Amino acid sequence: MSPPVCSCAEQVRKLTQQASVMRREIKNLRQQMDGAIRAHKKQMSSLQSMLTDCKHEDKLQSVSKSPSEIKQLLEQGRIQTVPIGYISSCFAVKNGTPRQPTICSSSRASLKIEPSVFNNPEHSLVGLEQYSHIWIIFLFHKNGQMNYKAKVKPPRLNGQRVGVYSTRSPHRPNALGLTLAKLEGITGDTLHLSGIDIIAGTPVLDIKPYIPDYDSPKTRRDDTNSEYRQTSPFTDSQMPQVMDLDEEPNISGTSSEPSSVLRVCPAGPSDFSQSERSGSSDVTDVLAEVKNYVKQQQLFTESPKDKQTDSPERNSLSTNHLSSSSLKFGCEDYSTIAAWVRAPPVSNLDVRFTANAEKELKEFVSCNSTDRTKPKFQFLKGPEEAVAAIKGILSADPRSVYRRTRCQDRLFFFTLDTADITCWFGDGFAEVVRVKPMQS
Ligand SMILES: C[S@@+](CC[C@H](N)C(=O)[O-])C[C@H]1O[C@@H](n2cnc3c(N)ncnc32)[C@H](O)[C@@H]1O
Repeated sequence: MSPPVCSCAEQVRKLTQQASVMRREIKNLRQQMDGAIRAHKKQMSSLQSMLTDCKHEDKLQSVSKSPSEIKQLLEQGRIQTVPIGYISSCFAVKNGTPRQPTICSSSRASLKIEPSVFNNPEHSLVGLEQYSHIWIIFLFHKNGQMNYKAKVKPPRLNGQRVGVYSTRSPHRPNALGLTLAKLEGITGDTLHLSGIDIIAGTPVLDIKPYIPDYDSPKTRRDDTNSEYRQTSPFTDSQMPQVMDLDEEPNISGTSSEPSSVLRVCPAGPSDFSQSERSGSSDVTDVLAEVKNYVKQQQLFTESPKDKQTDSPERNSLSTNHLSSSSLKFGCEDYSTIAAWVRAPPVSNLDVRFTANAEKELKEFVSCNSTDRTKPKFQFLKGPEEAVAAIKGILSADPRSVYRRTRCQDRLFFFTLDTADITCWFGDGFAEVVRVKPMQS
């Protein structure tokens, strides 16, 4: 039996009513959701601005601190540092990064001054273009855990320990690094650098111009108008000669010298340096020159007052100083360095390329090239510069002492600019076997 027509119509009416109620509810829910999304977005943007404020607070030593608290923290040496920029460099990782900037002069980098530090970052660089080199003070941000020890084993000392402060080890309290880089140029807020030993992403805390007159004791001596020159007890012909720090020193570990200290001393006005230049090889001549040289060195140890008195005390004092300090050696204003830095027990390696590696490297094009079909360097100017950089890096033996002694036959991988490089080490040499575009 079919239901009565009126009850059907009733049902349709009820259903229509329910549908419209549901529609209204859906509309309400939608409105509520829209409201929630709007509120969420608002919350997000206020969180974001709080974050920006926090960064500002970092910069300003936190606004929550009073000026006197900030002053106190500064006096205690507990300031909060703010990176002035981050290095973009041709070294992506620590492996294969030169241990010092001089190892690889073509290693390039750039540093953009953060707009959060100065409103007009480029203003902070005005005048810096007049300098050829700058000091970069940075954080060894990839040290991993901040652990450090009082004694370390520099790779160039091949396992021997020395105090951390007599080395350039990255693992030190405060993890601060110091590099002297060549300033190639400045464009706006960006410095273009070369000769760096810093990996990409490194936070830079400060930069300063390199001023040889202030920063290099050797160069101060170069200045003929220097105070030293004016007050020197020497006559012009007795003035110590300036020695280029890149040259081999005249004296290394003589019997009167502590064996671990190598003095970079003036050659002196003796014939010694003269005939060395003229290439005399006669043994007696050489001995005479050595004697003469020693005499000159003694002369340098004497103050004018000393010269007048020839007491036994004077002689013994002089000898003591020769073995314990540079003061009486006549080099008091000259720099001295640890012997192992100049003549490390680890020797430099020959670097060679397999024919295949050479071919692969030649595929790369300069950072300025418009060729899109070939792998392109980001910093280097072409394969020649890359060869020089690779030779610099490998000849200094970039392996840790552990790798050098325990994993001699393992392949060594490193990245230079946009190239992944594979090499191996043999007795006295390193051979590059593969150069591939970096895997991104
Ligand atoms: C021996 S340190 C010397 C650095 C600087 N010239 C100095 O004397 O303070 C250079 C080495 O530090 C490592 N290095 C460079 N940048 C780094 C960073 N941001 N974090 C950790 N290690 C870094 C690389 O392995 C590089 O070979």
